Amino acid sequence: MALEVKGATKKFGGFTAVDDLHLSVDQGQMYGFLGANGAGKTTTFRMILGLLDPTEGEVRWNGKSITYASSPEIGYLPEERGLYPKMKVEEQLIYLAQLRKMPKSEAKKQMEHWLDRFEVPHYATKKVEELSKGNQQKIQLIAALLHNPSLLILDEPFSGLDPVNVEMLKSAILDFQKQGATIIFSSHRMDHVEELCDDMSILDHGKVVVSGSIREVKRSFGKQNVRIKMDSELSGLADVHGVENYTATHDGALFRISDETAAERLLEEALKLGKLRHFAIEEPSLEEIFIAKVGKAYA
Ligand SMILES: Nc1ncnc2c1ncn2[C@@H]1O[C@H](COP(=O)(O)OP(=O)(O)OP(=O)(O)O)[C@@H](O)[C@H]1O
Repeated sequence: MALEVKGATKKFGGFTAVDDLHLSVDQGQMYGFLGANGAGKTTTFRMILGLLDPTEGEVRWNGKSITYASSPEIGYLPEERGLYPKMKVEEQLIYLAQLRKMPKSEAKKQMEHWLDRFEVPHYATKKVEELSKGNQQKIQLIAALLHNPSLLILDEPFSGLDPVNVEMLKSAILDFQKQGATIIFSSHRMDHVEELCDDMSILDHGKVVVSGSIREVKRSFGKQNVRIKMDSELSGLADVHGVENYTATHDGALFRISDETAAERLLEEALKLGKLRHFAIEEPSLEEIFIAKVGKAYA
């Protein structure tokens, strides 16, 4: 097991920011950390990195605590971005990689590779403060992975990016995982976690409310959705036995059902209403699971 968090709790005075958190991430896995603002994601990352001491519990990376001496192995994209605004992009990227024990010539080579990959080679000689927020974010990600860490911790890596840049960073992060890195990232966006991760935790007020493999979490949730596309009025189908929730869509309706027999009943009733264009049983989204477990809409 590459990363293990065992019963980590962090209290600030009388306030418990993270409460008895357990997680384990195998080498080479991508792990997602979901939660609303203030749920405790950043605090957890800081405990993993050794920047904050847990009040209780422990964190192990390949059997040891993470300390300053581990920094060549660790990459961190902090939530509050930590680049020097007045320093040139290339100077600080090379400087940061050298701090993590990468030789200068190798750091320069890697930097050029990543600046090209993120389509910003022309920013190498610019000061960070001259870059847009999205481009600063790319530089911050390069700073986190340039020295080729085996554990990469990314706090909200996609925030503030347009959709094209989100895709660019996602594909880079996936490739970095394929090279064998263990990656943990936090997000407010459940769809990003669903797309990238095998395993995840949802935090709410410092506590894990759901965790495990996404496939398992969805299976154990037990509920499914039925999507129907047809032109007839479908609201009457909300009364079919086993339908828990009905949502009209632009081309039909979506039904949350308690079990698969309800899908059969829905199909039977829908066919009586007219011409059916589409009928599908879909698995629940993480967002639905979150709302069901935590009991509120998720921003
Ligand atoms: N140094 C601190 N002193 C006191 N309280 C703190 C401190 N750091 C964090 N907290 C509190 O702990 C809770 C968890 O904060 P944290 O930053 O870990 O949440 P988060 O899930 O990362 O939120 P966000 O998505 O907004 O970044 C919050 O209520 C926050 O106010």
